[in-house]
Amino acid sequence: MVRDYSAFLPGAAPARRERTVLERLGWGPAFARQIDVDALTETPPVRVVAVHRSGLQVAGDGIDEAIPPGPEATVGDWLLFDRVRPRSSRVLERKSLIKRRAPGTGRDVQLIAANIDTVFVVTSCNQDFNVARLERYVALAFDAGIEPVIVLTKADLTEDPAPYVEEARKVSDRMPVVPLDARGEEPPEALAEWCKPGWTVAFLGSSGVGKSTLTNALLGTQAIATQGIREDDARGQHTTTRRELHATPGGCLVLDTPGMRELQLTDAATGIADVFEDIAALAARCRFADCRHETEPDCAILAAIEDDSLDPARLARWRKLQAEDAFNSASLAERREKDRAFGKLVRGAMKAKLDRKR
Ligand SMILES: Nc1nc2c(ncn2[C@@H]2O[C@H](COP(=O)(O)OP(=O)(O)OP(=O)(O)O)[C@@H](O)[C@H]2O)c(=O)[nH]1
Ligand SMILES: [Zn+2]
Repeated sequence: MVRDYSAFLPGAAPARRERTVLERLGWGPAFARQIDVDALTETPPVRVVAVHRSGLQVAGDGIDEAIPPGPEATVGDWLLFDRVRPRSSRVLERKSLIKRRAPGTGRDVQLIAANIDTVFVVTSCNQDFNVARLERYVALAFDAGIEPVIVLTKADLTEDPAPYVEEARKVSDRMPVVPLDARGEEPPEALAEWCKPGWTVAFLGSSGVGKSTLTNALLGTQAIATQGIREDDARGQHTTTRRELHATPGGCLVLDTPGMRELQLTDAATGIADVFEDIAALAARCRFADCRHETEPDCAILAAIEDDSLDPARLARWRKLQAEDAFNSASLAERREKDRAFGKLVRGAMKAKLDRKR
């Protein structure tokens, strides 16, 4: 008999072992290092796998329970489950967090999803394609601490997806771009690199771009109703309030949440700076540290526009995202004041533009 010693040799892959229940739910060292052995038995880790109006659904090793709302947790979170007082379960520190400003006029921040490893920013190779929106979503992912990947669906509906891919790449050179047909066989293969066992992924993008279609393709089911199907829905019910993690056959977890659809930026200054690294690098070379890149002398940004190395439209989008972020991050009173100031700024800019045209 020839024995295979390869597993003992340096650099050999560790022998494959069965993954534990927790690992299958996405558990890993980032969470394990936050707790000691005693806590592990007293308050076993559970993951929030769904959020309903009535509370949280949590799952762990031999645990599958609904707990009432209480802990400041969202789907994807890991909790140390307190069986006696579930509301007191501790939320473990997150790897990433997606949040947004709650609808309405308040300043409340709504937690959308936690511990997502990859966000697929989805748009289509058609009129939905919009660079400003891509920049917003990518900024949001960067800010949440998540690796973004741009997915361009409906590549089958265009003669040549290359121009779309090229435009999307300009958003940031820190993120891959994948064109595909969301229906059928292609997605699991094309997205395999980011759909690893124990990895948690989510799709972000506007309505109709193919998020549900992609989710179904990864799950290998038709579990999520797509628009085509919903249109025939006799009850006319379009929206669901589900926010759930689903496991793919390969062991990747896919988050399905309508809350990810239209997101405003709030407190996302870091993410915006990450997307617009090129502009930040230029700004660092302006003569004045507080340069507003409007009329100041020795402004590197104005110079870059002058010599065509910076697209003025990109600069305008950067300004707009920054303004949106600052506005949403402010309190209501601050916001009213900013609203007035912003109106003035816009009017001033319009006037300056008109003056230049004269
Ligand atoms: N030809 C083609 N059709 C697609 C593709 N992706 C999605 N579709 C179709 O586009 C429609 C919308 O897809 P959905 O998956 O429901 O889109 P969604 O992003 O989940 O939409 P919301 O649930 O409203 O947010 C469906 O009829 C899909 O079959 C694609 O890559 N190619
Ligand atoms: Zn400047």
